[in-house]
Amino acid sequence: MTATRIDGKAFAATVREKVAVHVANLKAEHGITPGLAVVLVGEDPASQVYVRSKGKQTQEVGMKSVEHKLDAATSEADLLALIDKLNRDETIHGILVQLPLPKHLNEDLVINAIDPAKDVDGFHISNVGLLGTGQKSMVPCTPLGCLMMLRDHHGSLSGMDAVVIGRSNIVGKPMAQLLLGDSCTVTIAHSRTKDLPDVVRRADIVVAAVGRAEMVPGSWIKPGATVIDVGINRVDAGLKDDGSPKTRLVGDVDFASACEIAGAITPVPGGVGPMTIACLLANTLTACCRVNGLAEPEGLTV
Ligand SMILES: NC(=O)C1=CN([C@@H]2O[C@H](COP(=O)(O)OP(=O)(O)OC[C@H]3O[C@@H](n4cnc5c(N)ncnc54)[C@H](OP(=O)(O)O)[C@@H]3O)[C@@H](O)[C@H]2O)C=CC1
Ligand SMILES: Nc1nc(=O)c2c([nH]1)NC[C@@H]1CN(c3ccc(C(=O)N[C@@H](CCC(=O)O)C(=O)O)cc3)C=[N+]21
Repeated sequence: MTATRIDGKAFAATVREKVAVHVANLKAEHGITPGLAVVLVGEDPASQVYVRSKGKQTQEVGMKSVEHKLDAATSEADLLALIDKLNRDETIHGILVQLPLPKHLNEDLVINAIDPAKDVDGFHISNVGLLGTGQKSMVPCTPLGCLMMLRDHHGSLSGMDAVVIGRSNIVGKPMAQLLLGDSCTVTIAHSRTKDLPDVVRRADIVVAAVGRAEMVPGSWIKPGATVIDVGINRVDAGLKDDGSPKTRLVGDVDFASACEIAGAITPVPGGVGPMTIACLLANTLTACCRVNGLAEPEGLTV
């Protein structure tokens, strides 16, 4: 059997089109332009991959895009002062601070300094608490994108067995909350999980968010299961014609062997990554509508 490919790139394009229509309406009817500020401290390579497409896509849907690139040695006080300024700026509806931050900065402190209404990553403790109690919140972009693809593929997820591999605050835990919210029976696996292959084999839905290249082979997958591969891993791919090293992106799942067993699977690249950015734009629009007391666009959040 060859698994259905869930095309995150194409899905993300439809999400961005919806966002663009709403942004145009906001401008025409209310004279409001949603604005997103991205703060990047230092030069983490994974964050740069993300920032590259983001600024361009923000402008393509008609929103204002602002980037603040700070030196790796920026003090906590200076970073907090910038966040305070963005919190007060009425032209900015979404604030994203790229993670990870350099070691000398306290991530929890910085994230919790963002106005929760502008926290388009959904990482502020008040948004985490709202999501965990089933209240309206800002939902983290990567898990939101994964949920949209799962709902699109399956319709209802009610009663399905879901395994999330990874328990980070930015992917694994919020993903598990969303699946629970959709009435899946959820297992969260991590580096101390015993018999991970057996745990994964029980799942109708597998979400892999580990950060280990091609760790999950097809032999772990229950036949017909849906596999969502969050991992973004850059691996060696030989040499270019000029002799310089070549790299390519792979997920946490061994795509070739998983394709033989799974019912459906997201590729890397072209799966979860593009959906994450599309959901960031959707969250910025949602935040802008909420702060202005306007109706929220349908189908762009949970
Ligand atoms: N496509 C996208 O939009 C995004 C992709 N990513 C990618 O997703 C991946 C995960 O990111 P993130 O959640 O931030 O990563 P973290 O490093 O924060 O978390 C990794 C998780 O994987 C678990 N883990 C590590 N080794 C194993 C193992 N051998 N078996 C089982 N579990 C293991 C860890 O367990 P423990 O807690 O016990 O240490 C941890 O919970 C990365 O590749 C990242 O680049 C991230 C964000 C967005
Ligand atoms: N505050 C914060 N929020 C985040 O959401 C966040 C973050 N920090 N730090 C870094 C990680 C990583 N991340 C990615 C998003 C999209 C792609 C993406 O679009 N990937 C393309 C490939 C891009 C390429 O080809 O290089 C794809 O998978 O098709 C990748 C990685 C968000 N993150």
